Formats: sequence, structure tokens, C-alpha cells
Amino acid sequence: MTTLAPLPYSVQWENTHITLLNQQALPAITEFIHLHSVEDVYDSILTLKVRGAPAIGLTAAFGVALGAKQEAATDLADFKKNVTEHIERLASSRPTAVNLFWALKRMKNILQEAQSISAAKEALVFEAKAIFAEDEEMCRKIGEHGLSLFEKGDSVLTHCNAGGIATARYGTALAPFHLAKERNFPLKVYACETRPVLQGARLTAWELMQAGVDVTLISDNMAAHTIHQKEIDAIIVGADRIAANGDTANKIGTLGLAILAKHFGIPFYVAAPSSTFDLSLESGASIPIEERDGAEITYIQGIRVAPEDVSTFNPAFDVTPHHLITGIITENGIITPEFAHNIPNFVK
Ligand SMILES: CSC[C@H]1O[C@H](OP(=O)(O)O)[C@H](O)[C@@H]1O
Repeated sequence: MTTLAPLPYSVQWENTHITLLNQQALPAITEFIHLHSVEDVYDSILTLKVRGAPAIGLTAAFGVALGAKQEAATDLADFKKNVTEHIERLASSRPTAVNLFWALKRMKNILQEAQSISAAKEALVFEAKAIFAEDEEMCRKIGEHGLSLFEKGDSVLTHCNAGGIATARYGTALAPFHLAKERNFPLKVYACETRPVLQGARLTAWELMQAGVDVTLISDNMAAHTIHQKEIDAIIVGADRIAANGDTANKIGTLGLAILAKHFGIPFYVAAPSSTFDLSLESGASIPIEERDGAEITYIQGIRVAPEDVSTFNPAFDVTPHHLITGIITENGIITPEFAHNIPNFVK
């Protein structure tokens, strides 16, 4: 079993509050912050102190449990109304990663079923802990399935951070690398820096170095040259929402890498737990794409790098069409095309 000894849990339930590894501060500062209210949780998701689709979902679930515990209402109907408002507030934090809505729906179902306030408070904590434990287990299995796709000595390129800190543990796209390290299975990882907010440079490089994985950082515009020059064997990325036909929303820049994979004739893999699938959407055309503040482009780490008043367009995600994807690695196995036909065999 993988231990990931050097990596801390990025989200921890502490009964009276939630402790988060502040992903905004990494790698300069490794700090843990304490969230004492639903508003703290909302703000942490919005400002990317916690980010990554599964981590957002499970943090929001703990946020609901926290809000319920703090709720002063003594009438069950009032209690349910107030906790529902907390759920709605958290659902408005970020629009693309479906794990957020998946986790909040589970919490809402528990809330609705509760027969008393004390039972609701207890059951909501229990459910949030279950979501966390399930995510950890799903990611461990994704690591196993993902590693089966690689050969010793392979060079693999990744984008953004779909690592242990973006999930309960292990990660999705990075899980095979952690497992490979534990098993002395040599792999070389190339990490794209991931503009605008540098999840690759700040987080993936940090996380993999903490774990002792062989990682080389490149800037995003070096991807094509690197794939060619360094004979990259495969690309693997995470996902924020996967439609019923396999179209996948992931960090902006993913689509370009999928096109490059096709050009160079290398496999392009997506790694995601079943909580990242949105089978209510026929295709990726309906996935809502978050647009964030242009300051993320015009500033790098607080330093202005573009003229005042320049127009910006800052979509946080793009959608890779299913025909560019070689396989989707889930906890239940590796889904191959035809995705629309095969996904229901792996994801319920
Ligand atoms: C393990 S899924 C990680 C996923 O999260 C990312 O986005 P963000 O940093 O904005 O939350 C990205 O698309 C990654 O693939």
C-alpha cells in the first residue's frame, strides 16, 4: 500500500473547524489555515486556497457539516432551511468541477432525510467523512490502473496539479507517479507550469519533489518542443467534469496538449474518479466554463506583467473532445473509446 509519507493531507476535519494546506501560499510557504465558518470555506474555494475538483467537493462537504454543527435553529424546518442556504452558498463558489455539486447533493440528501437536528448534525459529519474516505480509496485505485499503462523508463507529461493535494490523497493524474515511486518503478515526469496561476510550477513540482519523484518543469509554450526532443511517451491529466460522451473539461491548456498528443502519435490519458462524471450532459458543449479575474493574467505573483487597462480573457478550463482521448482512468478501470457506449459500464 502507498504511504506518501512526506505529503500531508491537504484537507482535515477537526470537529470544530477544517484545517487546509493553503495551496495559494505554496511553494514559498507551507502553511495550514483553519476554517471556522461556511464563509471561510466559500472564500477558500473561490480564492484557490483549496483547489482541484475532488478536494473542492470534499472541503465543501465538510463546510456543510461545519455550518450544520454551528446552526443555532431549534426548529427542524428552520434548521434545514438554513443549512440548505449554506449548501447553496458553497455551490456558488466555482462552476466547472462537478465534484462540488456531486458532494453537495449527497449532503443535501442526508439533510432532507434527517428526522431531528441532532441526528442531522451527526449524519452530515458522517457523510462528509465518507466522501473523504471514498475519494482516498478511488484515487489509490486510479493510481494502480494508471501505472499499468506505463513501462519502466517512460517519460510522461502532465498539466496543472491533479495530485494528492487536489484530492483526499494520492491524486488522480499524479497517483501513478506516487505509486511508481513507492515501487521503485522508474518514470520521468515533465510538468507544464500551467499559466495563469501556475499550479504546475507551484504545486506539481512541489508535490512530486516532496515525494522524491523525478520531475522536470517546463513552461507551457515548451510542450511541443519537449514532447519531440525528450521523446515523451504519454500525456496524463486530471479532469473537472466529464460528459456522457467522454468530452472532458480540465485546466486551460489541456486541449492544446491533446492536439499535440495526436500530432506526435502518443497516448493522451485523463484520470478521474466517478465523481467527476456528469452523465446528465450529453457532450462537453454544455459544461459551464469558469472565467476568472483578468488580474490572474496581468499579474504574476503580485507583479504587473501587462499594460494597465489591457483587455483580458481568462477561461480557467477548456474542453477536450472525446476523439482526442486515448483512455479515461477511473477507480473501476480504464475506459476506452467508444466512450458514450463504455462509460456506463464503469460509472453508475
Ligand atoms: C484532481 S483534479 C485537478 C484539477 O483541478 C484543476 O483546476 P483548479 O486548479 O482550477 O481547481 C485542474 O483542472 C486539474 O486537472
